[in-house]
Amino acid sequence: MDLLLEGAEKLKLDLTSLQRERLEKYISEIELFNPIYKLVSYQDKDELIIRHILDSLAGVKVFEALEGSSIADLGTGAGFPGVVLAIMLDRPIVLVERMKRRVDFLKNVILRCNLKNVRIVSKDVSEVEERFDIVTCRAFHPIFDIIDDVDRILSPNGVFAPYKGKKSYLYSEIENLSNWDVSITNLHVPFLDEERIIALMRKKN
Ligand SMILES: C[S@@+](CC[C@H](N)C(=O)[O-])C[C@H]1O[C@@H](n2cnc3c(N)ncnc32)[C@H](O)[C@@H]1O
Repeated sequence: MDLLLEGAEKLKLDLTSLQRERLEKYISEIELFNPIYKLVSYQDKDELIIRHILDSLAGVKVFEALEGSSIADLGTGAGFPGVVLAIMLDRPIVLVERMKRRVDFLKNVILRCNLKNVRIVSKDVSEVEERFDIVTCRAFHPIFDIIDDVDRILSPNGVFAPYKGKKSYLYSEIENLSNWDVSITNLHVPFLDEERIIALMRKKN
């Protein structure tokens, strides 16, 4: 069985044929453009699937369980996790990215994968004005640097759900944020023996 399908199965995600087709198309667009656009780092296709696609897919069930509709992915880069979430979830997803060549790539992916639930905001996060029920990010700035912007663009009772590596890194990034409640979900990325979590952060009333 191929790595994507086996990985999805390990994550207990039952991919529809459309989701599978779109994920495969997304992977082939990255492989096509990465050598020129330098979008994301990987050595070979297996690593692209494991470290980026499956890593993003590992959070899907956490998002499925969250209330709220709109999701913003800050600093989405080549579309992680935002494009993967858009393929998997029937919810409006906004990709925030300030670098033009990555935005150009994302526009192409939206067209090629025929994603109707995705919009790109090609701005610096500090310039974003709308609000979202859920804000996520992966491999973005440390939480203490972005929390004021996140707070500004989260709906009342919204959730900040950053993908993170080691718990210890998360703790060092939130140690001075006493006005946020934080819970942690462990993620198990198939074929990757590394610690991964999603933090769920809600501002205290
Ligand atoms: C390290 S990459 C991570 C990309 C992707 N989230 C991933 O996990 O592969 C960080 C991305 O955030 C973008 N970025 C950094 N600071 C930003 C800001 N303040 N506003 C918008 N985009 C930003 C960069 O251009 C880059 O594409």
